[in-house]
Amino acid sequence: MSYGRCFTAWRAAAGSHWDDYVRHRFVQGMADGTLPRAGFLNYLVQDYRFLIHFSRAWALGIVKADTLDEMRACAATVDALINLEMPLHIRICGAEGITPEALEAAEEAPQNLAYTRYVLESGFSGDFLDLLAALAPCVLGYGEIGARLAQEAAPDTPYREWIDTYAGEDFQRACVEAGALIDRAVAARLGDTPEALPRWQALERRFATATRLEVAFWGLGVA
Ligand SMILES: Cc1ncc(CN)c(N)n1
Repeated sequence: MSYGRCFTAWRAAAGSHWDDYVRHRFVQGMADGTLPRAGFLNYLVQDYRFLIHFSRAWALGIVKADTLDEMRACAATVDALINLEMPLHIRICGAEGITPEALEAAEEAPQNLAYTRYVLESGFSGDFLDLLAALAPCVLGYGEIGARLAQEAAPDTPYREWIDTYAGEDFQRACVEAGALIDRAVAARLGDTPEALPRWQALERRFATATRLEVAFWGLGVA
């Protein structure tokens, strides 16, 4: 599955940080089923809060967009976050006795604060491209992880529902559309050879920083 030209280039520029993210011990633990449940739940509670801020950040994309097409694409991602991903968290946590009220009341961990506020700040002080570069590792990284784990995970891993959500058709379509949005937005603002511009390196750096913050976020679930 290809998530577009910019993602492919930014991912390569992130170097070893990308593998640290998508092949993290937490991810491998979900694949082979050895990830301790308590760590997974701690991650999931934090991730619920994370998704609230990420929905806000994609909504900020609507504010920063230049065209109706860009606004629609951002709105579709907000919809996927709120109506596809967050119900997964509510379902799994509910089955473990963690109520929606407890999810709402959870105190944000420093890793969560750092990542979500970095992305929001990228959008507040930067433009649409700054925001998209900071948002990209989140959606596209989980798409890549889901697709790989669907092939490689142990058949009896207790994390199958999580894997199926991110490997599933709806999430994968959201990834392809987000990747296409990034390519269109970059081409509209920076032209057909953006790699030659100084601005490109700033976008690569932003993508790499968000990738490092993803690595730190997995740490919420492993000792
Ligand atoms: C930390 C994190 N990064 C990415 C995703 C996928 N939207 C997520 N749910 N949580």
